[in-house]
Amino acid sequence: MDLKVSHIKHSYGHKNVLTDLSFELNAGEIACLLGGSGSGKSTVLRTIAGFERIQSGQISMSGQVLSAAHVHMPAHERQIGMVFQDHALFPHLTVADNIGFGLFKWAKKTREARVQQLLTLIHLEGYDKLFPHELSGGQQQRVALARSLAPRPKLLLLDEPFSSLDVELRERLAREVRDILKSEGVTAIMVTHDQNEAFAVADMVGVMHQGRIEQWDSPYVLYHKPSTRYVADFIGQGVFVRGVVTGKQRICLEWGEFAVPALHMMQEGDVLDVLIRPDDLIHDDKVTSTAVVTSKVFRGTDFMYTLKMPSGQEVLAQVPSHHCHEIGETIGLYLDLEHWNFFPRDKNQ
Ligand SMILES: Nc1ncnc2c1ncn2[C@@H]1O[C@H](COP(=O)(O)OP(=O)(O)OP(=O)(O)O)[C@@H](O)[C@H]1O
Repeated sequence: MDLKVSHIKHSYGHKNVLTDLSFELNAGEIACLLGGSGSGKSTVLRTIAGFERIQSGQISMSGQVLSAAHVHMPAHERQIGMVFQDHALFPHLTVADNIGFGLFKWAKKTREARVQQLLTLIHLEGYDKLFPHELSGGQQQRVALARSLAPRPKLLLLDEPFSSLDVELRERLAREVRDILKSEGVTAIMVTHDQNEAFAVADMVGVMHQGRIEQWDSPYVLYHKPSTRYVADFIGQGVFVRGVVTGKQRICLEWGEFAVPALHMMQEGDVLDVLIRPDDLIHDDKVTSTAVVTSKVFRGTDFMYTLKMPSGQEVLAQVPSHHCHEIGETIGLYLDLEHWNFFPRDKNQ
């Protein structure tokens, strides 16, 4: 199954939410949509599920048109499952009956076998006779996932499925959900605010901005090769530092002159912004370039230092946690940049 979303537009009254949104998803792949609050992530899911009509463009699945300007297949005919933030299990039904809820047309034996198979998949064997209030939040969300997977939907949509859970549980559940979705072979799209969650779950991530997908790529490419300044800023941490072009494949930064991939359309003396991630800067007191610690955050496995360079430029550096330096201390720092990302100089900086 290929899901194709082509140039869709959607407005609520006069409010244009999706202006020209496109992406494609292969069968069995998991995608995540990331974007600021109100960027239209849930609206994308709602148009695909058939809860909202699109004004133009097209949504098709396995070659069949689901939505277009004058086509709207009803939601219940689309064979699309949904999982929401509030697991919304039926409180008066047991775990088994919740999971089997959408299988009322199935023969009893087949239904029971499918429920047992899903209970094993979500690691809740033996919980079939319990009621939702007897389960933890994470267990309830796994049951909600199993209920949506039970009828073998062609596509599963998950809208912030972990946001009501605490952070540690979210991370564990995100990994588990990826395994569950992969072993069911289901194609899925998840909406989340949390980049780490998206990176843990997704094969492909779409960054939404101004009603469009600004970039659609694997998590690795999004982080290391952001195609626009917005994506570079939105994904991960980092700063933009000033670079002066000194040759066709050379650029001068505060740490020295570097050989870089070809700088098309650039001339000697042109000034660019270069994206520097915290993991591109290596702390080493043996080097001559230094910076002053202006703040630090201890994160267990590492420190995130904010450092002031001699030019006054502030940078972020991720440093292993046994290198504990005080605010105001001068430490050695060098640049080890593998992925060069250049952007036009932001005049406001
Ligand atoms: N039923 C509606 N009627 C009118 N406006 C709506 C409706 N639903 C959403 N909107 C508006 O459309 C925009 C996009 O909403 P949507 O819920 O899709 O964004 P989102 O990216 O999922 O947001 P969040 O991350 O905050 O949940 C918002 O400005 C929202 O106020």
